[in-house]
Amino acid sequence: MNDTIIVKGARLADGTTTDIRVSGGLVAELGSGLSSAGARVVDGDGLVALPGLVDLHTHLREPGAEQSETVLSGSRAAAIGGFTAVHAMANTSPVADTAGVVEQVESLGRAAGYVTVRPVGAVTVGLEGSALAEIGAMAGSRAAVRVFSDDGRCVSDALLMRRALEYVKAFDGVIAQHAQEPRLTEGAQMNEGVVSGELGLAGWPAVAEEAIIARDVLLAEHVGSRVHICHLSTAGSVDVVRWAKSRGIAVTAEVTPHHLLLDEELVRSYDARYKVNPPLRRAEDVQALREGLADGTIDIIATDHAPHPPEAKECEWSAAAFGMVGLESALSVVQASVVDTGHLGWTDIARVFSAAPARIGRLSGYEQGIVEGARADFTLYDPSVRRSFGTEHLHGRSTNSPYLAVELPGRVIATVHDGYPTVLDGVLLDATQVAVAARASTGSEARHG
Ligand SMILES: NC(=O)N[C@@H](CC(=O)O)C(=O)O
Ligand SMILES: [Zn+2]
Ligand SMILES: [Zn+2]
Repeated sequence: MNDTIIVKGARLADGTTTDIRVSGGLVAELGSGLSSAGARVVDGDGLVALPGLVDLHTHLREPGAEQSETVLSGSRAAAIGGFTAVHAMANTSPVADTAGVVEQVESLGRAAGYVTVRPVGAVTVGLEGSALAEIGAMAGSRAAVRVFSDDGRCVSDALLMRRALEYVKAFDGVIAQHAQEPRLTEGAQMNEGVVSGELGLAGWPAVAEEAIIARDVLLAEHVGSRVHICHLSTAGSVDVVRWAKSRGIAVTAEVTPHHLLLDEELVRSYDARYKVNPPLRRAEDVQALREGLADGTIDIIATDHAPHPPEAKECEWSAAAFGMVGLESALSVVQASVVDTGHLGWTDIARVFSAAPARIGRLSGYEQGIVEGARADFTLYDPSVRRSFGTEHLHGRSTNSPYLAVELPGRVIATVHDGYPTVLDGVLLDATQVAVAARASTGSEARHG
């Protein structure tokens, strides 16, 4: 099989138009009028070429909830969304709190080959919040874990959080905190405010998020370690992180595409597809999150792709599970919420959705973006189309998307991961073909540690 691909006339994030020759797994040449003899030609006209997207927050559900998602199905959803790397959250069953489990997840990702799968390790044993997990063993394992999180649960014990922050310094790791004060959110169903009052649903106050962030940035400062805040959702959280950064504290923060686009008014439908943790907030919060992302207070976008089976979502609001799928729609929702609104340009998107999350996760190979001599790892995106988003656009095992029947802009046309294509002409390549290409690729080793 000839592995040379020529992309004709794509626009790099910085606005320059160029052909891209992919050969031997590398971006072999950039320039105009490159010869396409013997190569597979991709028409790049009107397409934006972005470095491969990196998700710092993905739930792949394997092991333990394979009816919702597997490493393979989630990897396919990621590839069609333009991702080339994902960080798989630890709230699986068994929990990813040992070297054995993280190595298993990493191997499954490697075998699937669609994206680089980097396991996240749990902070505490069984996500129970009472004893530290074997963080050092996970870091030293073949999976070389650098991100640790009890996501889904908050590490609420201040002493354990302090110890975890101290521990990960030894190998330049980071604790990713799901900031949710548990006592303030017992039984909470949606954002606390006027709408929760009207609907009679138990409220989830903004302060439950903000208080934990304030505590943890101070702890990170005290021990001189890095802390990352998962899915920021309130204007007050943006203010706390902004203040922490002005003090020089090593904090990074993420926002999800859904918190950049959707607000709590949707909960009036009682449609559980809008039920998510943290909850959809007020329109003012959405605005503050967009501004926080634009001014650099928020470092990255992360999907928090959270697949759930129909029985967990097609039920009354209070019984439904928290979470929405997001990999396949992410770039479109980001375009709608922050690009088309003028908050961010494509160079910013390349930073917040590729280089910065890779840096936080200590994933190498994403520092430079699309340059000659680098591993070919990019996505071609058409921002000019509009489509009614539907289940035919979902490629994971679950369909709990809040965007079904919503018109969204943009579409991923091609994804090249680690030197070989995973998506061409807007279509996922066959699993066997991708697995073979992944085995033949030499680049993946360089992506770790
Ligand atoms: N985001 C969610 O609503 N749910 C996540 C857990 C989490 O990210 O907190 C899940 O695992 O389902
Ligand atoms: Zn979470
Ligand atoms: Zn999550």
